Amino acid sequence: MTKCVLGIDLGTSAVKVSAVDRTGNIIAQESFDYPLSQPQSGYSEQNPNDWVMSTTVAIVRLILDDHIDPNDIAGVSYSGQMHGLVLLDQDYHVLRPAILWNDTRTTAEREEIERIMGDEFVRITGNRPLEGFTLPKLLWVKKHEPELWQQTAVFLTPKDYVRYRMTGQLGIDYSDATGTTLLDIHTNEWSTEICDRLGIPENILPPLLHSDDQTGTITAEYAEFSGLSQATKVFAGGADNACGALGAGILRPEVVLSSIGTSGVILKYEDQPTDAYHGQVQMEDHVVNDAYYSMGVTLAAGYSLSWFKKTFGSDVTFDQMVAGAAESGIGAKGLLFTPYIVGERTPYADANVRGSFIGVDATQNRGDFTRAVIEGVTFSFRDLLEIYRQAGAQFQQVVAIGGGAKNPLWLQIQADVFNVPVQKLANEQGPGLGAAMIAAVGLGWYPDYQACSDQFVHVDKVYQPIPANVERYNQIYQLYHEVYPQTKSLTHALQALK
Ligand SMILES: Nc1ncnc2c1ncn2[C@@H]1O[C@H](COP(=O)(O)OP(=O)(O)O)[C@@H](O)[C@H]1O
Ligand SMILES: O=C(CO)[C@@H](O)[C@H](O)COP(=O)(O)O
Repeated sequence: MTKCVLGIDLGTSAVKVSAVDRTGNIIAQESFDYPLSQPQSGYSEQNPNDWVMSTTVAIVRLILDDHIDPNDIAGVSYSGQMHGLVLLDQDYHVLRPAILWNDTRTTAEREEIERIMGDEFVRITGNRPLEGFTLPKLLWVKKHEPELWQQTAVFLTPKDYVRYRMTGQLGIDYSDATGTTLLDIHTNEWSTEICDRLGIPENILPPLLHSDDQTGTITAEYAEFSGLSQATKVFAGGADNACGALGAGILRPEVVLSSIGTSGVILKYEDQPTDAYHGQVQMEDHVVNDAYYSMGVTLAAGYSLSWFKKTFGSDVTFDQMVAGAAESGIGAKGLLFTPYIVGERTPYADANVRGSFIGVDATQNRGDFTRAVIEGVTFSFRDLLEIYRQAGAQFQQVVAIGGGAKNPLWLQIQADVFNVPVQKLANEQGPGLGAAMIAAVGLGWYPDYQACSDQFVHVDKVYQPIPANVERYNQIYQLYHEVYPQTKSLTHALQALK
């Protein structure tokens, strides 16, 4: 009879559901993949029903295969991929595939927001308008699919849709609401000014929730479908990066988060929204009430490696492929990769740039290319860290999470490229653990997130920078930094010729 909570991490590649006991031990874990659809270059969509089905399969497996008693599941909460647009009609049926955070079809809408609102938009939301956010996606549907727009009763972000299907209640938490760029980050209310000036009807905005607000219990229908108990309490949850930060114990500004999921993120806790970074990074509400975070985002971090594996290494596992990279050496025998394979967000807000391999040589093999991909993604993280360093931030530690943090080689490369010690957590399920912590605090198991973090979050190992490697990577990083300005117009022209 071990009471537990479920942390549901709705990622871009898969959903991972973790059953966590009161002391923070993960007692069981299940995951289930779903596809990403790219009907055109720059488009990125998923079927919201796939999220619900996959989440349900993972929960059923926890109950049937891992023998978690549904009556012991005291609470459930969520971590979700951010910014994705789910449109619902008046019967709350899904109107079209969800348009995801890494979909860059909305350059014209981004420009329209800039033209109409100028700096006022940054002042209200804390963010420059970027293709990936929810607001430009709404404007795109309004312009390109007017018949669906007419039928839209409400929109949700991804994890809010899964929660709606489990509880029958609509809502969005503040950390995902800032990610829509329709929220005034200073008042934490939907911005009437943005809605009025850009023609978004306020009645399609979902109700706002705190992450640890209880949003009902499991419906009878979903209980029958999944095996969960109707008595299980459901808490709102938060954006995956906010939950990842919570699950990694990022509750103060001196420790920075590095997350290698499908996207890549360097994230810093902020007490207040700040313009210290001149709009170069995103500013978001944390899942912790009255706290904030800033982050820079590499669009294709783990995605660069999974694209490379799918295209050139479908015969090997991730571990086998990364073993090839270990046999290469620092600098991948003169090969440099830039990870702009779906465009980029930070530091270059450029939907049309594309990636490159520079320095291809007949002596290189697949291991060298894998190494170049891993190093290139890590250099893009270094670009993000440099934004913070230029604003005067100094970090004693980087905490690494995400699928990419499973690998010791990549963790050491992070330490060497950043020249900062990199911590690997005892459990690298950052966002899922954060979601479980929200449920634990929501249930009153802990008085606050710090107390919960003290119990739940533990460092497993610290990777120290190796001075000789740091020096070599510093030299290569200088060259990496030249690739964007020197290839930008070439890749733009190639895009136009496609
Ligand atoms: N063994 C591994 N070594 C290195 N990277 C890995 C490994 N397994 C998965 N990955 C990377 O992790 C990424 C998925 O990370 P994850 O945090 O699960 O993402 P998401 O939350 O976006 O679904 C993949 O894109 C892949 O590149
Ligand atoms: O767009 C962002 C953050 O602004 C992404 O970080 C998404 O939140 C997706 O996250 P992962 O699936 O890569 O964890």
